[in-house]
This record gives sequence, C-alpha cells and structure tokens, in this order.
Amino acid sequence: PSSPLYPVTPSRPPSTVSYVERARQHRWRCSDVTFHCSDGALRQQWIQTIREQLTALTSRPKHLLVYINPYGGKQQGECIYEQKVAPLFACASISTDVIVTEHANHARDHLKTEAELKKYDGVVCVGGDGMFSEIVHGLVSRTQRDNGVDQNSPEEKLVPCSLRIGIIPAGSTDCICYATVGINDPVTSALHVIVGDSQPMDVCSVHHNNTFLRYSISLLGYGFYGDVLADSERKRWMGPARYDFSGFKTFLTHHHYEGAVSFLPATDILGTPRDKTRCRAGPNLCFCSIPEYEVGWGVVRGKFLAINAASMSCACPRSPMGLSPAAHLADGTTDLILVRKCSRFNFLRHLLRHTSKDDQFDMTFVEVHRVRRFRFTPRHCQNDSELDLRENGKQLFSQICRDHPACSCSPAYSSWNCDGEILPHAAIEVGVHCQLIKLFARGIEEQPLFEDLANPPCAL
Ligand SMILES: Nc1ncnc2c1ncn2[C@@H]1O[C@H](COP(=O)(O)OP(=O)(O)OP(=O)(O)O)[C@@H](O)[C@H]1O
Ligand SMILES: CCCCCCCCCCCCC/C=C/[C@@H](O)[C@H](CO)NC(=O)CCCCC
Ligand SMILES: [Ca+2]
Repeated sequence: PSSPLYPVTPSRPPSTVSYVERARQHRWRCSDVTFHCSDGALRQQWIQTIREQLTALTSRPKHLLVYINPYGGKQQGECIYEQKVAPLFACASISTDVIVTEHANHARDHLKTEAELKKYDGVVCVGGDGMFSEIVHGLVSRTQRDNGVDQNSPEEKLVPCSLRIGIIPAGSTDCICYATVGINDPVTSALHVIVGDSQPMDVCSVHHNNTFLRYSISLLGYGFYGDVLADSERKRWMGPARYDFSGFKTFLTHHHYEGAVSFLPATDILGTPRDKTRCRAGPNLCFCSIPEYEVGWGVVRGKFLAINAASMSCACPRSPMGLSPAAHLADGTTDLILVRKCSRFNFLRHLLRHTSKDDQFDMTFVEVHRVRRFRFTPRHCQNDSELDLRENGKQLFSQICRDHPACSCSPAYSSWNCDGEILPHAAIEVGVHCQLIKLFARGIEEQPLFEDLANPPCAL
C-alpha cells in the first residue's frame, strides 16, 4: 500500500493500494484502488496486514543495483528510468543504487571487480541487448571467478549466477526483453521486477582455440547478420534505423561464405525447431534435460549466406515471431539455422517470412538443427594464423574488387554477430549452458480468454 494520495476529510483519510493490471499485447499497467474506512483502528490494521503480507514475499527484490546506458537506442535511457521506472520502484519500497555508465564496458567491469553484490537482490539494466550482454558478462565472469571456474576451458561446467537481472528496454532491437516479456515497454518490465518474477535463461559460451571469447544469449550470426552488424556499427548516429539501412545494403551485396559446421544434436529432448508450439510462461517443454546417451556429431559443408544460432526465439518488433519461433528460453539448446547460397529472390522470400507467420525453414536451401554444441571452420582457415590470413585476405579481395569493380566475388570471411557485438575470429566453438542466468520475467503469457479470472491482480 502507498501512503494516502490525498485526505478526503482529516478524520477519514483514504488508503490506496497500487496493483498490476494486464492490458493488451502483454502490457502491464499500474492501477490504484482507494479504500475509505471510518474506523481508524481497522484501517491501520488493514494497512499493517497488507504490508506484512508483501514483506513476507521473499521473491520480491528490496535492493537493486541499476545501470543506465545513456547512449543506447534513441539515447533516452536516463529519461525513461527517471520518469517511468524510478517512481514505481519507490512506490514498491525498493531502494536502488543507480550508475549511469560513462563508457562502454563500464557496467561489465564494475560488476566483475568492484560491485558489492551481497548488498543487492538483483541488477537492473536500462539499455538494449548490448547493455544486457555487458551485465551478463560481468555477472557470469564474477561468479566463475568467485567459484574458481576457468572460463577458457570450453568443456567446463559454469556456475549459475544467483542475482536476477531486470531489463528496462531502451535499445535498438531489445530482443531479449521482447522474447521474455512479450513487449518492449519500460513500465511492464519494471512491474515484472517489482513482483519478483524469475525466468531462467540459457547462455552460450564462445571459444576460439581454447580461449574464451564471449557469451551469447540471443543470436550468434555469421554471414548476413554479421555483415549487417559490421556495416551498421559505422552508422550508430542513425540510431535504430541503422539496421534497416545496413540490412538492405547487405541484402543487395549478397555475399556467401564457405566452411564446415559440425554440431552435436540434442536428440533427447521433446521439442524441435519446426514445432508449431511456442515457449510460453507456465509448464512447458522448457527445462534442462540430461543427455542419456552419446550421439555422434553431424557435419554440414558448403557455401552459406547465413549461419545463425538462436538460443531463444529472438522475437523483436522487427520480427514478432523471431529467427527461430519455436526456440526455448531455458532448455539447454540452441537452434542452428543454415541458409545455403541461393538466389537473391529466394533469400528475400526467406527474410520476409521472418516478418509474417509463414515458416522460414520450409525452403530447400534452409536447414535447422536443435543442438547442444557446434563448431564453425571457414574453408580458408587451417591453422592459428587465421587472423593474419583474414587481414591479408581482406586486403587481397579489396584490391581485386578495386581492380574489377564489376566482379561479384564474395570475401573469404564474414564476422560473427554475437548479440550485437562483432567477434574477432571466424572459427569458433560454441556450447550451451542451460539456465546459467535468471531474469526478472516470466516468459510470454498466453493471452487468456477471460483475463480477470485467469490472472488475478497483484498488489505492489
Ligand atoms: N556510456 C557509454 N558510452 C558509450 N557506449 C556505451 C556506454 N554504456 C554502454 N555502452 C555500450 O553501448 C552499446 C550499445 O548499447 P545498447 O545495447 O544499450 O543499445 P543498442 O545497441 O542501441 O541496442 P540493441 O543492442 O538492442 O540493438 C553496448 O555495446 C554498450 O557496451
Ligand atoms: C530486406 C528485408 C529484411 C527483413 C529482415 C527481417 C529479419 C529480422 C530478424 C531480426 C532478428 C534479430 C536478432 C537479434 C539480434 C540482436 O542480438 C542484435 C543486438 O541487438 N541485433 C542485431 O544484430 C540487429 C539485426 C537486424 C537485422 C536486420
Ligand atoms: Ca534455448
């Protein structure tokens, strides 16, 4: 209960209870109901009882560490937090320590080395997928260091993080928020934090030659999505529109890349990437299964326009069903999508299906596998001098292309897009760590037929 908004008469002050109300399209809103009571003692008793009941809910956070990226998305992070989120946290008696980041990796390094994590019940990130990725890197690295786990070993079992993470969407894609809540709305996300929701999530580790490179939570994409990102990073000034511009440009360049993808299929699970069912809140197929028997690795060689690994659906406003609509948030697998070289027209058909309900995998040049681990080796990469080769290769190709402007040759290498960050190596090894982190979310709720009966309101 909050304090009275205003007294009706001094002797009979009203008491206001704030609660969560569901609106359309997974949006949550904060509403108030005001009670009047002529008996002051009875009124006090009610307030006391409601306070006690709320304090007893141990899943609700009381102290939060908040990081704001002032430069994410449309650069509205600070304003969104101050105007929409901070008043709700105050109303729910949540105390906060707020850090507005001063440079990239500020939040990651603070979490990794300095932050006094014992003081907090969770970490809140105001920004996009890149900012969320910083928080995950900080928390996961800190947890492994505190537990003596070596991140450089690809086979190592990582220790799950105990603090939950809340995402207040203020970025350009915000696919992790969209795919775990169902909408990119700061108020809805703040309310999920306040009611203490918990959604476990898989995290992929990415290694090169037994050296840890990065973690990925949403998309690992080589070819098309790597090239879109590399081009769009030079156009950050355009804001979220940079992805549309670079997406169109990359589509026109139509480069393909040659290499071998080997993968360990997840055969002992119930779901497949072609399921019509979706990962939704409540009881579902989204749990960690323990492999019962060894299966062999599969290998696919060829020329690819795109190699994508989606550990979750990657649904976002651009693609409301996502890159892999049936992927699960927390089942210990990633959906490996291989798009072979095809005509521009067919690739366009494939891309456009991401924006409709049509099946983007139902095309002869696309295959999809649900896997626990995978490796990619570009064709021209035979040894450790890959990076040198890469640089020489780039110079060689740009020289050839300058000499023959009309040639349609593809460069030997693309880059990996790892949750919106470019990786420095093309040859990588990836493993999924089931439920390594937890979010203040509950997964996307099915829209109930009788909203009020199925989803009783929840007091702040
Ligand atoms: N103070 C800062 N100055 C410059 N860069 C920052 C700062 N704080 C964080 N960053 C970096 O900004 C990058 C982009 O941030 P963010 O993810 O919030 O927005 P976005 O890229 O627009 O959205 P999305 O990732 O959803 O596409 C991140 O990689 C993050 O490391
Ligand atoms: C010519 C028609 C084009 C139609 C294409 C529609 C396909 C859209 C699928 C979108 C999938 C987004 C996956 C999320 C990736 C994020 O980790 C990353 C960081 O925020 N965003 C991008 O790389 C941004 C990637 C943006 C790609 C356009
Ligand atoms: Ca998964």
